[in-house]
Amino acid sequence: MFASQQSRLLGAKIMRCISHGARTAFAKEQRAICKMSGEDEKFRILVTHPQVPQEAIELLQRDCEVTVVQSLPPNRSEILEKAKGVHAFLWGGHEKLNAEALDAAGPQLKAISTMSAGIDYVDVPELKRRNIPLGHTPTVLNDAVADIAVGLLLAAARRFHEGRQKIETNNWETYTLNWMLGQDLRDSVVGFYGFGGIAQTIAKRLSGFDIDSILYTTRRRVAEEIEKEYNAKKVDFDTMLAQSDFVIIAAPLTKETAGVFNATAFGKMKKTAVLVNIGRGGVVNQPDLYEALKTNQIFSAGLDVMTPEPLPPNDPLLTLPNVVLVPHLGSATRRTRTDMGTIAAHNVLRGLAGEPMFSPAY
Ligand SMILES: O=CC(=O)O
Repeated sequence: MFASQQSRLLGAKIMRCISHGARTAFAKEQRAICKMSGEDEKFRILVTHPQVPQEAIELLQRDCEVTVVQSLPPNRSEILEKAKGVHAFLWGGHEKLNAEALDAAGPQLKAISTMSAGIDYVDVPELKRRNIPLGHTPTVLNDAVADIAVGLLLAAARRFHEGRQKIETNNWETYTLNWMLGQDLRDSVVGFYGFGGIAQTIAKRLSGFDIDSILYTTRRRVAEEIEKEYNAKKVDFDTMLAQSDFVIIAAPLTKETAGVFNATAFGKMKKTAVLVNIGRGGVVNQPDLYEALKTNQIFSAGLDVMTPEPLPPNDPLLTLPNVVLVPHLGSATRRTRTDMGTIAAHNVLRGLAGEPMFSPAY
């Protein structure tokens, strides 16, 4: 068996355990962790969001002293005030995690985990400079995000939003046969910008829709057996744009990916193409996307992420019939959020124990 396949199977097994309540498998690890070596004092942990799942908080509370921020939305002053003297953060929202927050805690801060896959709101160089390990929660949200991606893709391809508007405005045309025609997923070429775990989970779902093939653009080629499994081929960005019927953005926001989907990129896409973004809003130049949709340079878009978030209700995107928007709901299922919290808690506990985190960010 290939190493990558082995690690995927192991990952899946761990995720199944967590999802099915076998969290006790980790109990030994936690008990050992939360005593400060040679002292009676307990580690102190700040949970920075009041809605971090109770399961995660209970894990931390077994042997650590846990403070939970109470304000909703979490108030930065409360976070900074409660941070003083803690040994770890379970960073439960997308509030900026930077030098200010680290300074507010103090030099004893030993471990941090976010409860997210993306870490674009974290000042990673600053954490590295201070030798603070960072965990995050990728993988466990792949299924939920992939579901949203497929939903957006179908909704944008088959004009769900526009269809609803037609009903609301009494414009349902029963007399024409070529009204509200959409794009077929069957036999289509699907392009991915980023082809990591989430993208591959989307690809797995799409294979049930009888697509033709996948083109993907990434820095590094994925393993050959994954390419075979999904009939996927690595191509350069321009080829992916030009040949894909659907383009799915599944990449994180970094210096390299910021604004890559701009007017030039949209100009290279098919006029019938559908764009889906479940990565980060900043990967897309949003004014350029607005123009491309308004002028039918591309067919439609389905977005889970946008800029800014929350998107103001008077944003021009909301005036377009050919865009389907959902408010960053990718990982928003009870099971996924519980698993994310549980993994974040394990990251924190392992970081405090000086052990490698369950899912380290670097
Ligand atoms: O967008 C969601 C995440 O990064 O977890």
